[in-house]
Amino acid sequence: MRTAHSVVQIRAAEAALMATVPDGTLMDRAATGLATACVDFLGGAYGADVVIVAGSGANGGDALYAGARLARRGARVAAILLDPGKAHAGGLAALRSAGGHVVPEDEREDAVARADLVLDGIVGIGGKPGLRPEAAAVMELVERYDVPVVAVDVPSGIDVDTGETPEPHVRAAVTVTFGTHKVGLLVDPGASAAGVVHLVDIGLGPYLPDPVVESLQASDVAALLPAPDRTSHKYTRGVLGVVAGSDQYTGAAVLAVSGALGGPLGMVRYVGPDEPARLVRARWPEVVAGEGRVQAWVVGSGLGDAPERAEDVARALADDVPVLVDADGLRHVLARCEGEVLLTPHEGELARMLEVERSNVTARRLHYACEAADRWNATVLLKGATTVVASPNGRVRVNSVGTPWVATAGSGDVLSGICGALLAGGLSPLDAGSVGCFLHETAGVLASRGGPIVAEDIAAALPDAYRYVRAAEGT
Ligand SMILES: NC(=O)C1=CN([C@@H]2O[C@H](COP(=O)(O)OP(=O)(O)OC[C@H]3O[C@@H](n4cnc5c(N)ncnc54)[C@H](O)[C@@H]3O)[C@@H](O)[C@H]2O)[C@@H](O)CC1
Ligand SMILES: [K+]
Repeated sequence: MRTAHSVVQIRAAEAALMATVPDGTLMDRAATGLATACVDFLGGAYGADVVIVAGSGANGGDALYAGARLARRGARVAAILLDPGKAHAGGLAALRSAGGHVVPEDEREDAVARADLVLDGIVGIGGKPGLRPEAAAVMELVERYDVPVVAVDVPSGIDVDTGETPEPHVRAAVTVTFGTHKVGLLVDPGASAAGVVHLVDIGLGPYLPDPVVESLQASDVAALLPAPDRTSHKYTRGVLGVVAGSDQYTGAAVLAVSGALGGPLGMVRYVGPDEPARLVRARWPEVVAGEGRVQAWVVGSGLGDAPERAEDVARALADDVPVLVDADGLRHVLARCEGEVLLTPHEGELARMLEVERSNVTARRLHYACEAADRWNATVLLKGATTVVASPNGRVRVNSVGTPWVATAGSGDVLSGICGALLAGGLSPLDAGSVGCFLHETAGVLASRGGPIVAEDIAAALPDAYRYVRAAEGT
């Protein structure tokens, strides 16, 4: 499990740990891990040109100490000090004694233009979102000369606790973060600004409380996946009712069912108009058409906007089993939910539900997913490159696995099916949403292998995704 903590939690854990170790130990651990990650990124330090952009706090100190290590390994290291009078004294002395130097103000552009790597030590967890004009000017040079950035702890300028990026911020190829992940490294748009995140253990683990955000890894997913045993039969493995599709949108029915059949359940019942029912049965003779007892419902994909379909949603929600509501169904979820409910909007749908601009949801994904979970008393899975799954009790999971190729028509219908299958298999909405999303994205990666795919390919690869995560169990 990858876990992320808030700045307040991290500060408290650092204080507790620092009381047990000699002064400077944590910074030493941080700088050692940071320097190692830079050497890996560069493929060796010798002869490399490294520019450090250092602010006045300990984040700049980490960067300067790491710079000293790189200089001792043969890199040419130059530091741009944003506030020379307040630069971290110990870090600066270490850099100088290792042969590094400070870049005069009128030589900044030349230094950046030559650099193989820029270390962003502008601000860390002590920073306010945004960059001050001087830092922004240096980072504009870095972008102009297209120099890769390794961010120290966080890409400077992101909102560390939310992943929001309302102001200018650093865009990193790699972020080397210390002690634990920060929320803003897992939630977009901050996650995209962080690039590949590398965690350096500085010994905080025993002092950290429950995380604010979690991100399942393959072995976590494997541990949560339902699997049949020798006594299982189709009813004990779970029956999912799928209410999707219409005469206008027949494909949604076929795709939602295909996603469900790719999951670990016993049987699918399809409930809907004749034409999509005929297509579903023609494709999968094993699907039973018509009402009957189920362990969970998926309702919503491709229902269309006929007012009578509101009753389909209401009927599913009134049943005494977990319900997933997707797509067109979401407009009929008006009151606070009771029981186990998973809502799976994309940004546009969530914006409509909350009556805000879509761009607001894009900018504040964690905030609005949590707000909706609270307002509807339901688990809310907000789709996107990093999917956020927020439960009404405050637990949040983020999925970072995947490929942009899964952003294809009908992909969401398949997702609703696999998440529904997991609900029918007995998982909670939080587990079903986060495990389903992981399987869906993994299936996309396996099917795509770097090239275009259609939604059916994702569904067809779900059993392989299941096998892939089971193989990771215990690793
Ligand atoms: N506290 C600890 O035990 C450890 C801290 N470490 C490092 O220390 C960092 C936190 O250090 P600090 O608390 O000194 O704070 P930071 O270095 O994150 O930033 C605070 C400084 O930046 C200035 N500042 C704030 N917002 C700014 C902005 N938008 N633009 C420009 N300057 C801004 C402030 O005036 C302040 O001087 C962590 O991110 C991590 O890199 C690590 O060395 C590991 C151990
Ligand atoms: K930084």
